[in-house]
Amino acid sequence: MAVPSSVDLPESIPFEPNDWNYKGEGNENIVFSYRGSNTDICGWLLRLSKCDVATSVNGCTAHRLDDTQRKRDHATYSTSVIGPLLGPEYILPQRLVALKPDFLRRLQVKSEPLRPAHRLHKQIDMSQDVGVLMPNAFRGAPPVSSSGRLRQSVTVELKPKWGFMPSLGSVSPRNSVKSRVCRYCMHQFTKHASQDVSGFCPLDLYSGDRHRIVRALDSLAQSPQNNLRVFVDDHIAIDRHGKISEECVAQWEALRDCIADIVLKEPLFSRLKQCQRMLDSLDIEGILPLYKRAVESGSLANVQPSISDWLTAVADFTQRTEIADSNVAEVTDKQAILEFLISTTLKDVSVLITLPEWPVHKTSLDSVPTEPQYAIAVIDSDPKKLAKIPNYFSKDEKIVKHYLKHCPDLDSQQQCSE
Ligand SMILES: O=P(O)(O)O[C@@H]1[C@@H](OP(=O)(O)O)[C@H](OP(=O)(O)O)[C@H](O)[C@H](OP(=O)(O)O)[C@H]1OP(=O)(O)O
Ligand SMILES: Nc1ncnc2c1ncn2[C@@H]1O[C@H](COP(=O)(O)OP(=O)(O)OP(=O)(O)O)[C@@H](O)[C@H]1O
Repeated sequence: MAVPSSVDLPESIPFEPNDWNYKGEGNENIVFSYRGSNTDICGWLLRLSKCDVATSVNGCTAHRLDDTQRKRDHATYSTSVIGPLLGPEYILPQRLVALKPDFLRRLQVKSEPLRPAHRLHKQIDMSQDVGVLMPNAFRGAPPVSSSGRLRQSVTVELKPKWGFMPSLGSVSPRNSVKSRVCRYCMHQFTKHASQDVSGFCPLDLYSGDRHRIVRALDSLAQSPQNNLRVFVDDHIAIDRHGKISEECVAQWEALRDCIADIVLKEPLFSRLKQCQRMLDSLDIEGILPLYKRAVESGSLANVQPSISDWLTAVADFTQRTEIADSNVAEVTDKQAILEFLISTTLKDVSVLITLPEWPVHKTSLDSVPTEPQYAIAVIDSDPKKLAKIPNYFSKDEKIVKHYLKHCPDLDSQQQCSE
């Protein structure tokens, strides 16, 4: 059956809660994978909005004008704003599907014991009447290999975060550390005690240098946090608390080498880094004054941009970057702010890489070098909220302050390099 486009009405598919397994969640959404027999949705998963437990009694979407429209716009944003920047091949299709309150309530009860403690201040938003179906990126691997062995697919989920440092010209002199130490490395000191700070530097992952990519992946395996997860079939093998155990080191090395080859080969990572940087050339320090001016003058209503605003912004950006001598100083406040928010989406996406089976180390006896088979997709490419701009500024200040408190002089600071 053809997948309906996102402009169609939400599909009406009978859902049975027992057919859905809790898969995972982030800050805003919770995801369930389908285990039933309806061939139309086999291999798909359901993404539902969450809201604060405290506000859930009366439902949280009540104040939203139209949750269906919002989710439809998010799907269009992923395909038509993020897709052209990163490449449409990385974006998964989305289908809107109608939901019943009883189905949501039963999923809530079923998932509760499986959810991580740090996510329990939020729950499924009981007032949403539309959910999003997406292909489960973990699917697609044939269960039996050519040798007849049963295969277990392996999925690596990377949240690569910021791939660049702002130029000295876009940050104030008191924050010049932002041009020497990357956002992730500094942020670690706000998020964790000094002894738990990760050795992972995203700039290594984005470097295009195999040695540095391997180093980045090894550091992630030592301190996965929410930046690395490994699933074997649908079961988690490494998550935020897990480190690679001694006996798994050899297995990890084979997987790591294969993922390093894919990171190196795919244009995705260099596009992510380039677009993050080009869409954020003013830094939040330059954006906050534009935001205040635009809101005060009324040139930017302080409401979430519409889908046509986003489409215009990405079209303007693309056109401008085709002209060699253009720069962001020539654009309107609104354009600069929307570009910054698109960059913020790109700094927060995750990348899923699925292999049909756990790779094995190549030996000199392997006569014909084989290309790894894999599927790759970008998830969580939703628009960010305009109203969060002042928060982004305060968070930036806080991150720099904490970092300088822990590492006050040059000798104690990291040297991140692009
Ligand atoms: O600001 P950051 O870099 O901490 O990013 C937030 C993420 O924190 P992280 O540092 O990756 O653990 C945060 O992730 P966690 O909840 O910490 O797993 C969210 O992704 C958040 O986005 P949103 O509010 O859900 O749209 C992210 O917020 P945005 O900055 O993308 O709005
Ligand atoms: N298409 C997919 N295929 C497989 N797994 C997925 C897919 N989409 C999401 N997931 C899983 O569900 C988890 C939560 O999804 P998602 O990242 O969309 O949540 P979020 O709340 O929007 O995240 P964030 O906290 O970054 O805003 C992911 O980390 C991933 O493990």
